Parts: sequence; C-alpha cells; structure tokens
Amino acid sequence: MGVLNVTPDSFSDGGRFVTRDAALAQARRMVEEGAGIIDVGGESTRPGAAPVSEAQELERVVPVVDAIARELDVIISLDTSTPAVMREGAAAGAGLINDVRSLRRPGALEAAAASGLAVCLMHMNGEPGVMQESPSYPGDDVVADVQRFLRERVDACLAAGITRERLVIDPGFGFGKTLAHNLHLLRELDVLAEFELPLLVGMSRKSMIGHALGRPVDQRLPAGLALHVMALERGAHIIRAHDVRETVDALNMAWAVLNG
Ligand SMILES: Nc1nc2[nH]c(S[C@@H](C(=O)O)c3ccccc3)nc2c(=O)[nH]1
Repeated sequence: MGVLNVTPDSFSDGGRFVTRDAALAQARRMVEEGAGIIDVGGESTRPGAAPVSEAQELERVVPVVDAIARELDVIISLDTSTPAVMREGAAAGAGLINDVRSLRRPGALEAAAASGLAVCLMHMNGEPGVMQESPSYPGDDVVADVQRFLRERVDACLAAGITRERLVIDPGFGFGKTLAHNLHLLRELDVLAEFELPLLVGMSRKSMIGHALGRPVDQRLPAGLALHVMALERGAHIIRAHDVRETVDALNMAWAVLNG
C-alpha cells in the first residue's frame, strides 16, 4: 500500500502532491514500483495539525481518486474518517475505506456500510491531536487493548451489515503508543491471527523509529524495511509504506525465504 498524502502539511512530504497532476504522477510511479493499493489521504493526522473542513478534504481527495481510477489499474484506498469523503470517494472509484478512527465518527459506519467498499479498522488510543501525550493501557497491556478494540469494531461493522469479507484489521502503530508499546505490539503481532482477517500494518517513517534510533523522518527507510519484514514474518498481509520500490524488494526477498 503506497502512501499518497494530498495535504499541504503532510508530515513526510510537505504537500508536494497537492496538485492533482502531481498526485497522479506519484500514484503512477508507485504502481510502476509495485504498489497494489494507493492510500489517498486528505487530512493530516499529524499531532497539532490544523483540522481540515469537509469541503477541503473532498476538494483534495475526490479529484485525485477520480484521476487514478480513470488511468491506473490499482486499488484506491480512502484514508479518511469523513462520511462524505467515503461516499464521494466510493462513487469516484475507491475500493477501500481506511479510517484511522475505525468508523467512530457520526454517520461513518452507515456511510461505509452503504458504500459496499472494503473497510480497514485500526486501533487508536485517544485522538491524533493528543494521543502521544503519555499513552497508557490498563495493566500496560497494549496487545490486550488492541485485541479488545478490534473485536468491538469488527462487531460494530457486522451489526451494521458490513460482512467479514469486507474487513481488514490494523494494530495502528504509533497511534497512542510509546516506543515500548510499539515494539511489544510488533513482537506479539501474530496474536492478531485469531481474527482470521487480512492484517494491515504501517510503520514507514514513523516516530517509533525516531525514538529508537534518533533518525529524522528522511533517514528512516532502512529501519522501516526491517520493521516491515518482521511484520511480514508475523503474519501481516498489507504493508503501508511511502518508499514503494525499496519496500517491495525487501518484502519479496523475505517472502522468497519464508516460502522458498
Ligand atoms: N491503516 C493505517 N492507516 C494509517 N494512516 C497513517 S498516518 C500516519 C503515518 O505516519 O503515515 C501518521 C500518524 C500521525 C501523524 C502523521 C501521520 N498511519 C496508518 C497506519 O499505520 N495504518
């Protein structure tokens, strides 16, 4: 899953792809590099980021989804929590709703159900603006909290008529977790096999690497590849990354070893 941020303040590419044509060119490049999914996000979840209006998010995301759907043979994922973006994005050709808030905003569950799209449910402790202010868990057991949360969100989706074959789960690395929480979660990632659902993870360029190694965001690729290979070994099916070419090679090499 290649990351395509179409926000002016995206933490890692500083809004290089705000124009539709630039976004399409980047999507084309990621598909050429081996991405099977393009994750289009119009709301920066960077802590302290200015909230984006629904109109702004629609204006950034929908034209890009439409352009990609017209030209490229790739699954388009909507990185959004906004019901209107789910509706408009689905109409424009998206195939997956990737909501970091797991459809908890008013109207989101209904919009996702009505869209017929696949849905990724991701664990988050708190809200993006404050989630990293001393995150904590009952009994410091982040794994149990992730399991509990994902079970609850899966049940909410099933109750809303979203069937299991449309569901993907994700432990949400970096979303309300300390470095220790993130490392423990990766070590124990295989417990999520209990859901028997596709497992998506994303650790690319994340601050967990900064905290572990002191690397700035533009020097986190090697560590990100290590983390994503370990996630593959522990059962991940979809890897969300910015650097598609390098990630595809690392994962294909690891896959050859695991399934040689
Ligand atoms: N499903 C799924 N969707 C995702 N969207 C993101 S945004 C994240 C980033 O670093 O890219 C981020 C977090 C905080 C601030 C800026 C950017 N991360 C994931 C993930 O881990 N899983």
